[in-house]
Amino acid sequence: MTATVDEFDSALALAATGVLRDFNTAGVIVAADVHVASRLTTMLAESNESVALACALVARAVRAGSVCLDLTEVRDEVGDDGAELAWPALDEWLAAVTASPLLGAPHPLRLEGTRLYFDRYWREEEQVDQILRRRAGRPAPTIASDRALTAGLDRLFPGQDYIEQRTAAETAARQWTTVLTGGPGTGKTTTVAGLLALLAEQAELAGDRLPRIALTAPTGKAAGRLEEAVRREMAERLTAEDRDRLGEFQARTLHMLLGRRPDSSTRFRHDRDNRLPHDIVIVDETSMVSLTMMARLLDAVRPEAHLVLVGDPDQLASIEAGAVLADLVEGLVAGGHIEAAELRTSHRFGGEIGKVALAIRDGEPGVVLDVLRDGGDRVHFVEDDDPLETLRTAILPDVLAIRAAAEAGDTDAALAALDRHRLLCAHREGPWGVSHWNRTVERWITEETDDPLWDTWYVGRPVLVTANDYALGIYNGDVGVTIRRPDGSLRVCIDSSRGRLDLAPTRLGNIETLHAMTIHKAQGSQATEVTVLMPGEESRLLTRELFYTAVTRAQDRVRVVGTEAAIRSALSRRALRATGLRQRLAEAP
Ligand SMILES: Nc1ncnc2c1ncn2[C@@H]1O[C@H](COP(=O)(O)OP(=O)(O)OP(=O)(O)O)[C@@H](O)[C@H]1O
Repeated sequence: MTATVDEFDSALALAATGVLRDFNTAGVIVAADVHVASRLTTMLAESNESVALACALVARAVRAGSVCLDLTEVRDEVGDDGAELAWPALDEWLAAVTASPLLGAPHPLRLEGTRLYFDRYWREEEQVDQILRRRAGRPAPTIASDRALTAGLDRLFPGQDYIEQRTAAETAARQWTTVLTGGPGTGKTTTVAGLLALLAEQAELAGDRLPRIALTAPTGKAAGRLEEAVRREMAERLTAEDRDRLGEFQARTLHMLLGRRPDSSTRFRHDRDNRLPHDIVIVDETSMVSLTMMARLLDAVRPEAHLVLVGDPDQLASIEAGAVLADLVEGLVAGGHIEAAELRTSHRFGGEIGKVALAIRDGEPGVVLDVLRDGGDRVHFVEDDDPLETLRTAILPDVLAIRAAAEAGDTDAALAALDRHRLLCAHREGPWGVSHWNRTVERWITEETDDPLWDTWYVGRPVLVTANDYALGIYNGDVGVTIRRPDGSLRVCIDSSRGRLDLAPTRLGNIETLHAMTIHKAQGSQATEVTVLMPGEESRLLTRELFYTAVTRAQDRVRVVGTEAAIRSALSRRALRATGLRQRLAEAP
C-alpha cells in the first residue's frame, strides 16, 4: 500500500518524545499526527507509548485517505522509511491497544479485528453498511408489467451493440440500489438515460405519479457534464413521449442536493428526519464521493427510492477519506446484497487511449509502453530527458490562443481554447509540480509577447476555482478565463455548471492559475487533449490509479511526458486505502 501523502507535507513536532519522536524524525509521521496522539493519550491518561504510536499512525492513515489503520499491515506499508525504527511486536501492540482506555467511552478509538479507527469513521462505515443492508433487504421494486419492461428494454437498448447496457438497466430497474460501473465511454450515461425512461414508463403503467428525479455529482463540473450528457442522450435516443414523462430536471452537486446548512459544513438540511423527495437518485462520479458524504446521502435518500451510484472504480478515490465506490462494488456483490451492473466495452476511444487506459488499469507496463511508443494520432510518448522545448511547442499555441481571444474580449473562443488542452501534474510543488509549470508557462508568455505579467491578474489568465462559493454561485472545479473588456478593465468569466458568470477579479478568493493542474483536481473533468507530466520514478504520489485517472481525462489525444522507469514505477504502485467497508458488507447478514 502506498501513502498518498505529499512528501513536502512532513514537519517536525518539537515537543515529541520517545517513540513518537523517532517516528517523526524518520518522516513516518508529521507534527499533526503527534499532536493528535498526545492530545488523546493525555485526555484519557494512557501512558503506553505503543498506543500513542497507534493513534499517530491512524491520524497518518486518515491524512492519506484511509478510513482506518490495519495494525498488521502498517509496517510493510511504511516500508524503508520505517526499517530502522523500533516497531512494537504485533501481539503486544494489539494487546496494548485492546486494553487501552482509548477504546472505552467516549470511544475516541474503535478496534475491529486488527483495524483501528477514529470513532467518527467507524460510525460512518457502520451507518453506510446498515443502510445499504436495509435497502437490500426490502422487497424488490414492483414491476408494473414485465412485458412492457422487456419491450421498453428492446426499444431503448436495441440489438447486440447495447446488450451490456440493456442488462445493466434491467438489473437497476429490479433493485433499489445499483452500482453502475465502467471506464470512460462505456455508455454509463446512455444507460442512465434509458433507465430513467424505463422507470418513468413503468410508473405511468402502474398509475403512479411520474418519478421525481435527482441527478447529482460531487463537483459542479461533474454535475454539469452529467446534465449535458443526459440531455444529449435524451435528445438523440429517446422519443418525445419518453421526454415528456421525464419532464424538466437539473443536475446539482451533492452539497446542493442535500441542502447546505449555514451552521455546519458536514450536516445538511436533508437527512433521515427530512428525506429527499426524489423517487430516483442518480449519482455520477461516485469514485470521488468520500465516506462521510456517502453516509449523509444514504441517510437522506428515501428507502423506497431507486439509488444508482455511477462511476469508475479504477480511478483515484475521493480527496477525503474512503474508497467508497470500490468498496461498494466488491462488498455489496460479494455479500449477495445486489447484482453487479458493469459496463466493459468502450464506445468512445476505439483506439489507443482506451488500450493504454486498460493496460494501466491491469498493471501491464509492457503493453502501456508498446502502445505509447507505437504512437498513432491519439497517443504520444515524450521520452526526452529535457522535455522543455517539446512541451513549449505543444502547449504554447493553445495558451496564446486563450490570450488572443481574451484580449479581444471573445469569451466563447477563450473558454473553447481553454477546454482544448490540460497539462496535468502529480505534484503541486517541486520540479514536476503545478506551481513550477504555471510559472514556466507564464515565462513563455512573457518571452512571446514581451508582457512581463507583473500583476496576478493578467489578460488570458486561466483559473481554477478551488472552493465552493455559494454566494457567487461558483464551485470547486469550475474553470474560467480573465477577459479584457472594451473599456480596458479585466473580468473573469467562469464557466460554472449553472452557466456563464462574469465577475470582477477582486471578488474571487479561492482561485489557482490553470496553465497546469494536479491530476487529483482534474477528477470529474475532461479536455480534448491532455498532457500528463510524469514525476520522477521515486515519487510516492505516482500510482497506477493516478496515471489511469490522468490518461482517462483525455477525450481525443493524450501525451505522456516522462521516462520508462516512471511509467513502470507508476504501474507497480497502488493507491490503496485501508477501509473496512467492503469487509463489513461482504459479511453475511
Ligand atoms: N452501445 C453503444 N453503441 C455505440 N455507441 C454508443 C453505445 N453506447 C454509448 N455510445 C456512445 O458512446 C459515447 C460514450 O457514451 P456515454 O457518454 O454514455 O459513456 P460514459 O460511460 O458515460 O462516458 P464518460 O464516463 O467517459 O463520460 C457517446 O457518444 C454515446 O452516444
